[in-house]
Amino acid sequence: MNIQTSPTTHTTTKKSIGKTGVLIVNLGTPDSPNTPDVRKYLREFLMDGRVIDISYTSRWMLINLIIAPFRAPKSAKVYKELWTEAGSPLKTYGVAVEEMLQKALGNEYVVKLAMRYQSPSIENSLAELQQLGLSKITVIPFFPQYASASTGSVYEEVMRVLSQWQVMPELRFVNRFLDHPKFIEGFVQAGKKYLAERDYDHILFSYHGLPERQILKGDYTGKQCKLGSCCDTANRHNQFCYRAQCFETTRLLVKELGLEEGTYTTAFQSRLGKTPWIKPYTDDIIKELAGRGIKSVLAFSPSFVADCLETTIEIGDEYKELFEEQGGEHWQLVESLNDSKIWVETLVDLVKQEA
Ligand SMILES: C=CC1=C(C)c2cc3[nH]c(cc4nc(cc5[nH]c(cc1n2)c(C)c5CCC(=O)O)C(CCC(=O)O)=C4C)c(C)c3C=C
Ligand SMILES: [Fe+2]
Ligand SMILES: [Fe+2]
Repeated sequence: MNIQTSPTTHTTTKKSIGKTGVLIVNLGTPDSPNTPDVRKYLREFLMDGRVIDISYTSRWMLINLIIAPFRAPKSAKVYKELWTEAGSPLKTYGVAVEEMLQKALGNEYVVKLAMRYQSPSIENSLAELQQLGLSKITVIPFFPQYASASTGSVYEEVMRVLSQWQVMPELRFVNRFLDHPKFIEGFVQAGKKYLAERDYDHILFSYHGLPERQILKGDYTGKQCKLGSCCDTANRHNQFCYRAQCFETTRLLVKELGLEEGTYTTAFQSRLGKTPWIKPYTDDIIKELAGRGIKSVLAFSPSFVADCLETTIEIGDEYKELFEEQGGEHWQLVESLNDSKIWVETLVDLVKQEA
């Protein structure tokens, strides 16, 4: 393993021993928007058996015969639209939050950013923490709702790396934080800015989707989740059902925003492949809303804590275009938490929660 050290790398000193490491982890993004880097990213991401949960051989064929040759160039085009001078927003917000959180937590903590796919890798960021002789490590996957494809995959990679360490420090994983009041307040504050500017006919809460079978596989009793109204209310039986967690996130946001029944919808975006994904699908809902004469929509994306391809391009551009094609007039995306103060405060609480 080749560990790259940067000038800001902490080194083991008497002062670092006994501190707590905080590993913040987001999904990952290509190193550049060029096709070879996008292909490399998609290969690593989609070869993860928690993301595409089919047999290794079928996954390998899908990635190498379809995704790498055909999807990668298409995705690269969209990544070029997303890219800023500073790079991919997912990564630049991650770097900003890493620095802000370090400042907010102070000297007793060492904060490191990692990406589940591509760079900085979990392996390299953990190796930097290992050298410090820390007492504890807290891992915070940047996914508000638990899913095997996101949070579960981060856990698996962290455990794989740590299993090779001689000394394993005390370890804590933050499993989900959709109901943290500051996380909710962050989206409420962002949304209220737009609601103060004008009236909206409808509010849409669009979450990243998942193949239905991934939800059903997580229901060990085989009896709880029917992917229908059973996900509408959160309870101890469906605490790990991603669909139920998304409806719960909507319920908490709706309460704080003071929205009335019938003025909002929860939906799921980013479908890939031909198998059924969790419903309702965001594009179907947009067509239905426009068909009902809805002219203006405010769209939240509360499964992402940083703006990325799925928010800026998919919701901000592609769904806007679809809505307007169907007769809609005004479409507005609410920005994600990004590098906001309230998001850093949320993270401080999540780190200190154990005390
Ligand atoms: C089977 C495919 C996919 C599953 C399952 C999946 C789950 C999942 N993803 C996120 C968060 C993000 N996904 C992003 C991009 C993205 N996702 C998939 C596929 C699956 N995701 C693809 C193919 C892509 C790449 C984009 C494309 O080519 O269309 C991103 C954005 C990354 C960026 O660089 O901006 C995020 C974030 C979650 C939280 C999740 C499970 C709940
Ligand atoms: Fe995704
Ligand atoms: Fe469910």
